[in-house]
Amino acid sequence: MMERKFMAEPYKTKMVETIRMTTRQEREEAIERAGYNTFLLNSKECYIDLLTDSGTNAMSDNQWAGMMLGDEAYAGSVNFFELEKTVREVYGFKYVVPTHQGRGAENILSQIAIKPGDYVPGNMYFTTTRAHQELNGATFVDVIVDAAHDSQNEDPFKGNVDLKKLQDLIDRVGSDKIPYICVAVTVNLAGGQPVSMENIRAVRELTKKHGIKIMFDATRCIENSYFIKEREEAYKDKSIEEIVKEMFSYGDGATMSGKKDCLVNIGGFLALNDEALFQKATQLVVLFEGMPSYGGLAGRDMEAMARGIRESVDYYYIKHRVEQVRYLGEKLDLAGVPIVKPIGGHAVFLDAKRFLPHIPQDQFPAQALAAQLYILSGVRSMERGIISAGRDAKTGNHYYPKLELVRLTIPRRVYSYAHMDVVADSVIELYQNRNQITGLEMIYEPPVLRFFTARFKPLT
Ligand SMILES: Cc1ncc(COP(=O)(O)O)c(C=O)c1O
Ligand SMILES: N[C@@H](Cc1ccc(O)cc1)C(=O)O
Repeated sequence: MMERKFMAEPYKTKMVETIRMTTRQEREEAIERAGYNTFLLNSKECYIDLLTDSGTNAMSDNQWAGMMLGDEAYAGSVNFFELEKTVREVYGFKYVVPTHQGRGAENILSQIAIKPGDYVPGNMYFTTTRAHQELNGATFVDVIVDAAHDSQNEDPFKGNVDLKKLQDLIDRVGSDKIPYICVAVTVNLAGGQPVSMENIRAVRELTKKHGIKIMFDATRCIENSYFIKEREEAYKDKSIEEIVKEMFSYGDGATMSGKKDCLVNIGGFLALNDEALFQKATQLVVLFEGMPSYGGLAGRDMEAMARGIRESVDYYYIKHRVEQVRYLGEKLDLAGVPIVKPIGGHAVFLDAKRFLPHIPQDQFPAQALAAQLYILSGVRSMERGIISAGRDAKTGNHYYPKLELVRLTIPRRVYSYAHMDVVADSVIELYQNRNQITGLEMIYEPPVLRFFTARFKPLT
């Protein structure tokens, strides 16, 4: 087949969902009603919905066919065994506890592995992951490489763990206070940046010496594997499946939000290798999710997830996915719009600090930018900056993250290159008129995970 810079879709359309068009006036009213928070818009008010790549995947005909084979027995569903077999074969973990989504697995892992006073290092925080760690009495410690906090640093593996930071933490608090390190592949909040195999191997060597476990956040592991194939010489001839397997062979377990790289709309799981930990997890799953053989999911959902996992390791699927994201990113970059580089696996991130240098961080530049993009074009994006970072529980002050970003997240197998053109043209137009954008004031702030429901009004 002809090689192209940006691969055309390796699928064709069999069913469509009509998108509703809106007027500027409707959008102005909608965003005001939503308190200038894109999370609070109704989906029917959005033209191109790039809020998230979570649960927004288009399933295949093969997955939908699997849905008809749902075994909805309360216990021992055949679809659970299929999921368990798939996770063992594709990812290589021994034990699988299904959960309703990723945070269900984070909840269980945090409860079984963390004691109050512990420290959990991670390659940058993720909102729900850190919230569960803190809820169980741990302190999260960011051990990602410094490059990750610099939107213009073009290091190919900005998700890597900084081994010195990890060693310093071990020296400072002692390894008995570190139950595990959470290694996210890829790193969502750094811009969808990957971790190299070399780095994962080095983290394994270091943690092994100190008896510290590695728990992956496997959410976007297929995207990570693609980047390893593309950027790490020794892996260029390996298959995606071989790379995923090797990556996870260095770990002790993983939490998975199936809503991303497992190509489903709902679902997740906790995977473990240690039998005793697995036993503890099954004791908790019955309390929070359901029987260990369904964990909050219908049989049909487990079947769709098992099939999605197998589809996701297809080279052409993931090549197209990453190239579609890159197509949008390169268009913006060529027009001079400040974005996080290199372009990540699931999204293009606008650098709001550089887009709107006239708005101070405590007037929420990324939130303001997301609201204005919506008003201009109906494109829904998400703030990933000071509001997402929340407050320091001890001092009550805002965290001031170095990265103040707007995320344009691309759902899998949903939008076309023409949609990407619309998004790029809208962002470029906004960039040309950026001086007219003003900051926001927060008028309602919930105590946890505030970005989901906080409300704002424009500063004039
Ligand atoms: C990196 C990462 N980890 C964990 C989660 C939590 O998963 P879920 O939304 O399925 O609860 C998400 C998304 O929310 C994520 O992006
Ligand atoms: N994990 C999903 C959904 C989500 C969004 C924001 C969050 O802070 C938490 C969850 C995402 O990254 O899009």
